[in-house]
Amino acid sequence: MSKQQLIDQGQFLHLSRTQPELFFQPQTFELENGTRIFISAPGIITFTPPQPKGKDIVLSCGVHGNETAPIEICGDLVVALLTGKLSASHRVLFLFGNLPAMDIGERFVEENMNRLFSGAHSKGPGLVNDERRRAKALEDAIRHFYAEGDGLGQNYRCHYDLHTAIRASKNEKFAVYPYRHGKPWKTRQLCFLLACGVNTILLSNSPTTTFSYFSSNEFDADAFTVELGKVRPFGENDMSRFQKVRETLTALITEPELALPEYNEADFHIFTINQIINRTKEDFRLNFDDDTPNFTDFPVDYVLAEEPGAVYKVQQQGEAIVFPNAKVALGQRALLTVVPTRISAE
Ligand SMILES: O=C(O)CCC(=O)N[C@@H](CCC(=O)O)C(=O)O
Ligand SMILES: [Zn+2]
Repeated sequence: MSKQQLIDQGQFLHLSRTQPELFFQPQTFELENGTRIFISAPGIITFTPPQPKGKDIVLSCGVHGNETAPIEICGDLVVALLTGKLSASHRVLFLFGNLPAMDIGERFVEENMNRLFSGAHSKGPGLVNDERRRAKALEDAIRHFYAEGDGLGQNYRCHYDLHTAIRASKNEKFAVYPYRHGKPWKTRQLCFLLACGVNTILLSNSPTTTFSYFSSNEFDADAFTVELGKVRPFGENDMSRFQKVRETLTALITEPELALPEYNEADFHIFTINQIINRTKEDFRLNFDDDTPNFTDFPVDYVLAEEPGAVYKVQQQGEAIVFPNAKVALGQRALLTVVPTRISAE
């Protein structure tokens, strides 16, 4: 593969998956439109326009290997940028998270990568598997990207970590807003998400080891975990359901300034997390059907989950379930519950 072939066809994701050795050595080159490309590893590529307009944008996908729609969306954007069909106005870093898990069509190979950020990759047994090493490499890529942006006088950072959910969802597209340690929730960010077709927001109430919390907490980036629909195999996504997010991400990258409508509370469903229920025993059981969609609510005192020594019940009226998964590793989150809330506009 020559650089010219990569530029002509733009198949960075395909090559990263099929011939990763091509990118084991970092490489830089320039496109005809003056955009500088930096590839630091398979699945990690930065676009720097000749005169970046101020935003340092990180788009990540495939942190869970079977969440294919975001991978296809980001793959297409990279093709368009490499082939010159689109020109970036801002610096953009694309991260295709878990390439081996994509190949086997699974959420992960050995360990859930989205529990390994903010240094968790190196805790306990340390960097003992590919997911741990990759989580560290993704962190390093972001650290380097934002530090370089600082040197160029860039003044704004964001990171959208794109996912799809295991279950169907009453609210198809939703985003987790990482814990902000008391800083205000930004309504302009909610307007951006709405333009992507995301009208449901979960406000986190504690630090986590997710990718979006890492960028938010360590780099003050506007960062979100964005759930764009339900997990489907490659090629089986109805891409018409992603039109708004494709258009809005394209505009974010290519337009110097993004025009967004005013914040209107009535456009959103906003929830705050009420309970984080971890699986602590082998014998952990959820007390509702496997096809119960996210955001289904249950009556007060309804038993949501049980394990030896613990019963987890609904505590508040309107409390609903999100991300239930009885098969997570011991000690990890098996269920979130959320309750409706309001935020005041800035
Ligand atoms: O549908 C599910 O059960 C999981 C979908 C998913 O991968 N969600 C993320 C959310 C991360 C966050 O809370 O910010 C995850 O569980 O890693
Ligand atoms: Zn995911």
